Formats: sequence, structure tokens, C-alpha cells
Amino acid sequence: MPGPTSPHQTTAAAASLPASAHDGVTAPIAPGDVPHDVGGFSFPGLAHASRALRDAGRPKVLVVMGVSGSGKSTLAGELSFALRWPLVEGDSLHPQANILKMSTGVPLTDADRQPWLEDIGRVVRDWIDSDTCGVITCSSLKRRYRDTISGGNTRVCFVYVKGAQADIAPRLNRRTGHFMPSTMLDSQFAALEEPGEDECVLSVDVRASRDSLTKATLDALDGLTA
Ligand SMILES: Nc1ncnc2c1ncn2[C@@H]1O[C@H](COP(=O)(O)OP(=O)(O)OP(=O)(O)O)[C@@H](O)[C@H]1O
Ligand SMILES: O=C(O)[C@H](O)[C@@H](O)[C@H](O)[C@H](O)CO
Repeated sequence: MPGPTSPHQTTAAAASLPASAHDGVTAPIAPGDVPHDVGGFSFPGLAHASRALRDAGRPKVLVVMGVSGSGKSTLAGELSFALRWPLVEGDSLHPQANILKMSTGVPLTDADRQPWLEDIGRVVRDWIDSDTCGVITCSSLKRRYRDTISGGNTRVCFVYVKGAQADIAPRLNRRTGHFMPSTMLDSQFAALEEPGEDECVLSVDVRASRDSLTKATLDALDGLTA
């Protein structure tokens, strides 16, 4: 069972940020310079805390979620580094059969994802049970997936890297050396169920530069009640 001592886990100090994280293809958006509604997504700023998150207060575990190529791994690495919280790359917990399937351009089914989601949920639960903070990446596309991962615990916050397909597709097209083909983006958006205000979620704007996104996320978490 993967847990905080899993070989998949890196310590915050050892977390290496992908060099490719700097290869932004969309113009960075600075805080305060955000169009109010682009591609159907409205933001009062770069980050929005849901009602449930504001009620719950500061989380112990961050699950960085979103479709493939939205920048989960990049943001999770930054958060882990800044917070000194351990990092688990959720993709490393996929059964080999899932990786093979995605590599050949076949979307995963609910049944394919189930054991993987349960493993991710175990990592989260181990952290909570041992009073440890942590950051993990997982696309978490559907509400029931998120329920499996959090077990309903309100100290688990989903950091949703939210954006339009038009903003994410160019990044995926440019990315190299990753098993997930860019042709899978349609199926990722088809599966996506956006988190609601009743879920513990911090939505962040995919269009922001890496540094702005990290800062906006940390500021928003800081702004929650302790
Ligand atoms: N804020 C950003 N601005 C511009 N480009 C970014 C940003 N964040 C990440 N990228 C780039 O976008 C691509 C996808 O990022 P990343 O691999 O972190 O996404 P992901 O959601 O973890 O993907 P997957 O789920 O497929 O593993 C990478 O090439 C990365 O360097
Ligand atoms: O739920 C899914 O369809 C998968 O989890 C994908 O999202 C991948 O894990 C990842 O994002 C690809 O790199």
C-alpha cells in the first residue's frame, strides 16, 4: 500500500521542479490583470476558495486536480517546495495497465481508475491519520472520485487548476517525454465534473504564470482561518 514512505514520494526538499515548467506558451497573467470571463470561466482573481473550503479553514492535505496538461505536477511541486510538505505524484501510482492504455490513446474507464483512486485515497488517509501534511496530484475528474480520495474529510482540499481547453491544448501539444498523448484532452474534458461550492476546493486560473499561480494559491490558503 503506498503511504507517506512510498518510493513514489519525494520530500519537499528533494522535490525537483520540472525544467519544462518554464516553457509557458500562453502569455502569463499577473494578479490584478485577469480578464473577468475568458473561455466561459469567470474569476474574481487568480484563486477562488469555495464556500465549503472557507467554512473548513486551512487544509492539511492538498490534492492538485485538473485535466491532463493543466499544470498539476508543476504547481504541486511548487507548493510542496514552498510549504515543505511531502509530495506524491499521483501518476506514479497508476497500475501499469492504465499507463499502457493512456499511452495508446485510450481513455480510462471508471473501473480502470478505481484501484488507483483508492491508492491515492490511502496516501491521503495515511497523512491525515498520522497528522502529517502533504501534497498529491490526481486529475480527480469526477465528484465521486474526489469523494473516494478525501473520504469526506474537510481537511483535504482540492486545488483545481481550472481552464479552458483552448488554453491547455497548446501546452500539451508542446510537451514531450510524457506518456499521455495530447489527443486525450477531449476525453478528459468530457469526463470532467467541475467541483461545486459544497466541495472543499480552491480553484486557480490555468492561464497564470507558474510564479503567479503559486503565489495566488499560497495567499489564498493563508487567507483561510487557521
Ligand atoms: N503556469 C504555467 N504556465 C505555462 N506553462 C505551464 C504552466 N504550468 C505548467 N506548464 C507547462 O504545461 C505542461 C503541462 O504541465 P504539467 O505536466 O505540470 O501538467 P499536468 O496537469 O501534471 O499533466 P498530466 O496530468 O498529464 O501529468 C508542461 O509542459 C509544463 O511545463
Ligand atoms: O483520470 C485520468 O484519465 C488519468 O488520471 C489522467 O488524467 C492521467 O493520470 C494524467 O492526468 C495523465 O498525465
